[in-house]
Amino acid sequence: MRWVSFSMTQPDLFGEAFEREGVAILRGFALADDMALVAAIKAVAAAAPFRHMIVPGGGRMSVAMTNAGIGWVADTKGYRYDRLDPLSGEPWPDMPSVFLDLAHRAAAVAGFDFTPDGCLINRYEPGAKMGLHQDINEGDYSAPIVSVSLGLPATFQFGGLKRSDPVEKITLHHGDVVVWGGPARKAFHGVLTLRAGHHPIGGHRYNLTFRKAL
Ligand SMILES: O=C(O)CCC(=O)C(=O)O
Ligand SMILES: [Fe+2]
Repeated sequence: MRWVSFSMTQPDLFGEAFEREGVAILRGFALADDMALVAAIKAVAAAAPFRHMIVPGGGRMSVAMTNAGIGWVADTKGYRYDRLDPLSGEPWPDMPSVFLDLAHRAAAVAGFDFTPDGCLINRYEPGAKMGLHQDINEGDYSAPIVSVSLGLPATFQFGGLKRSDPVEKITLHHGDVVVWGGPARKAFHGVLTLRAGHHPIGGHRYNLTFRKAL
């Protein structure tokens, strides 16, 4: 298998070149579905509200989260995937078809046959951030991560396989999709503190991360 790294637009619309084996930045890939995605996020959140999870160290995450499909959960005991929302004891809402379809198409462009079973929905209000981490709670690392950005722009940091490796910064805009897999699957990544701003969908940023959790 040959790993590609490219962005959909050449030269890059935002003047940022990012070349990494196993990473595809698909600028604007989700734009055609943006309103359907936001409506689906709101439907999921009506059944499983956004909440600030507590991490094992006792801290409260600044990013508010909910899930569709298999859910990513943090609590004082650790991190895990769970079919049930611990707030309600009920299964997380099903993955909306607009989610599944978008994730499948984006991964295909990047060379993956991907059917996610879980979607973590992150909501960043101004001031929220996500520290450098690896996505390593999943059962299947041959599947990529597909990440969709909606709303306010954010600075995404993408590093290497070691926490101490240098990071590159990429501005992710409304509608951008990032796919990482293969040699980049366990790369450290994070999001810098969201700056306040105005966006038609509201003064926040949503991020959908699709995973093959189990
Ligand atoms: O918000 C983002 O762009 C990344 C989110 C992320 O890394 C995660 O949810 O694991
Ligand atoms: Fe992540």
